[in-house]
Amino acid sequence: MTPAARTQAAIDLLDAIIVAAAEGGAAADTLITRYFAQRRYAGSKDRRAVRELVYAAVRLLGERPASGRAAMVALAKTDPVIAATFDGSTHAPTPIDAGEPTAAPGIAPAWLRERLSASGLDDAEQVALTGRAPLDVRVNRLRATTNEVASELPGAAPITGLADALRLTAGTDLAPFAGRVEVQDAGSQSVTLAVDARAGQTVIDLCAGAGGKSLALAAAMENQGRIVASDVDRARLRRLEPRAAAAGATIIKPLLLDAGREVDALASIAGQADTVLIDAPCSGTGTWRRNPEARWRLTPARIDRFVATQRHVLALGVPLVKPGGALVYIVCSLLDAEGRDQVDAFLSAHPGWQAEALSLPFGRAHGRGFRLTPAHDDTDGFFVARLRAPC
Ligand SMILES: C[S@@+](CC[C@H](N)C(=O)[O-])C[C@H]1O[C@@H](n2cnc3c(N)ncnc32)[C@H](O)[C@@H]1O
Repeated sequence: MTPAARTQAAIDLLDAIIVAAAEGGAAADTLITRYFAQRRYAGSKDRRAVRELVYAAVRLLGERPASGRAAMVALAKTDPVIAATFDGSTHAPTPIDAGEPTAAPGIAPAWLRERLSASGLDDAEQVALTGRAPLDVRVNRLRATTNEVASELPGAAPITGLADALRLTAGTDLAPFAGRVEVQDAGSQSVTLAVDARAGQTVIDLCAGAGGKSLALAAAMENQGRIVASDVDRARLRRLEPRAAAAGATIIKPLLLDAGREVDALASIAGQADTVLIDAPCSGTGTWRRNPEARWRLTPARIDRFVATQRHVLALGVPLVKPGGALVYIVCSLLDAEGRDQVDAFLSAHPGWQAEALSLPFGRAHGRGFRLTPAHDDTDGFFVARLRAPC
């Protein structure tokens, strides 16, 4: 592909990403994979270059743009090399007209920026939300030591405070390390420490998804005890099983829940958990570095739905905790409605429960929990709280 054809391909892909973001369709990564599956002529360098163009445009624009072309014209205004590819040659975009519509660069839609500000994030904090994320891994101590893995990976750097974590060079091939390392942001590893999981305990990972945190808990528990990993999403939960097998994490028991009837499936483990982890579904405002297109999908109504679901899963967690046990609430959002305020509402509604002070390798106190941000911690953004049940 010529550089100009790559620009046109990025425009076509951005058109598809814009429609998907507006209509709740597939993620940008999925659309890019599908696009190239139908264009075998594109080599790996073409794919990488087009992907970089697409993500550079997505990162640049806070509001969902009107079209892929308006998005790429905005990017071209920041880079004369890209601007020169609008040359009207075969497979190229037509030349840029001085008066044509151009998307406006920004961090996020104005209404969302207001909510971020109201949640205590200043401009520098907001700018950092759309930066580039490092590649962090967690070494699975059931299979390897951090030193062993580091010795096989030139450029691997330890992460202060996280004994099992390494920060790697972007693009490091991790295929030879299956089962020994898991890609997991240092922030995600850090908030999982709030569970304080110990060998022999019963931990319920209520919103386990594909098990990123369940696997970390199994390693922390030295594969002794019991982890119930539940979720309402069959496809995600199914991905956990091969990962657990590769990791040697035999104490994880997947439990598929029926949305709306979760209580039935959870009844048999009521009152048994030393700790219930609720890594709740959220708007993901803390993960824009990895998923910048998420800004184009959010609406106030969507955030309201997340807040309602978070309240629902918190209520599901309460009867599972044994007297004196704990509930750990995590969201990868920095909006107070999903974090600080959610925990305040929980504590008001549940007399006898108390928030415990946390001391984690990353983050700082926020409300009755702890907050990690890209600007302060160079991790994804998270809110975490540890809530102690009455005895
Ligand atoms: C943030 S993700 C979990 C990520 C996962 N813990 C990890 O570390 O990889 C939130 C999960 O909550 C699940 N979920 C949504 N509603 C739920 C419900 N009512 N009960 C249990 N899980 C639910 C979603 O399917 C999703 O997998």
